[in-house]
Amino acid sequence: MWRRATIQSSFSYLINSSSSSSIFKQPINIFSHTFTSTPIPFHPQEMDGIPPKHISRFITFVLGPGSGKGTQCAKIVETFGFKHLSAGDLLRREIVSDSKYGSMILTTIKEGRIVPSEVTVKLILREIQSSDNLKFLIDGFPRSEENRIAFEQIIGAEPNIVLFFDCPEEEMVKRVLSRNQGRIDDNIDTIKKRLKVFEALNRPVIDHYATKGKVHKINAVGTVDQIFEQVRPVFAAFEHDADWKAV
Ligand SMILES: Nc1ncnc2c1ncn2[C@@H]1O[C@H](COP(=O)(O)OP(=O)(O)OP(=O)(O)O)[C@@H](O)[C@H]1O
Ligand SMILES: O=c1ccn([C@@H]2O[C@H](COP(=O)(O)O)[C@@H](O)[C@H]2O)c(=O)[nH]1
Ligand SMILES: [Mg+2]
Repeated sequence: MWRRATIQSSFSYLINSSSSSSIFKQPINIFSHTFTSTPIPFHPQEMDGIPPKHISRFITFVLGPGSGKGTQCAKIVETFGFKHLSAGDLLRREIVSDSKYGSMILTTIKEGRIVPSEVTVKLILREIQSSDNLKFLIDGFPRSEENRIAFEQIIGAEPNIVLFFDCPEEEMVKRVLSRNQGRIDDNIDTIKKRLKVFEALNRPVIDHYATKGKVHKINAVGTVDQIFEQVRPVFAAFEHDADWKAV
């Protein structure tokens, strides 16, 4: 039954000009939690340069900090042809490109907090709209209920599925500390903060989608290939679906 629901994903607020103008009249400002930075009102008209596409997308959220989800996303891309969008990578790209939010993003990541939704959603939306691919892995987002609501409001759709990589804290810490990619947040102090933020803000997002039957929980302990063998059937289930092929 949920297969039918998955193909209804559309960017209706962007597609339907009358509904888009009504939702976009006011800046969206729903950001108040203490873990997030200072709210920055989001003016959706900033998206004007991005042409809407009148087509359905298949959206997968991929969650679980330091669990190896980026590694698994690479395998999903290779096997199932998705476009991989890591929210963390998009934010880090803003830092190095010296964007107006660069220093705020750097500080936020260093402290393991969450960048305001309007910044992250805008970056993700830009990537989605400019991609020819229609199947997306959105990795590391939404990090909070605010993120989730902002995404759903602006995109006008829920994700089709959510992959949650469930990794014990000890294993996550071990993996992140040996990652050696020079990330500013790969240190024990920031990792502890990220874990706290995960439990306080990200866990409710997983719970929300679990009540909707959208969450596929993956045991993130094991080799990369062993873990992928749990992931494969989640997507393989769609391969015989004509609508999935059309996406
Ligand atoms: N199954 C695994 N076993 C051991 N190490 C792994 C496994 N999968 C990934 N790793 C390693 O763990 C580290 C973290 O993996 P990765 O960057 O994919 O995680 P992530 O979930 O994207 O992390 P973050 O949320 O911090 O971006 C990397 O060094 C990666 O090579
Ligand atoms: O939606 C997001 C995604 C990430 N962040 C910030 O970036 C770091 C690193 O994210 P990774 O997914 O581990 O690459 C995260 O701890 C947050 O500080 C964010 O704010 N919002
Ligand atoms: Mg990652």
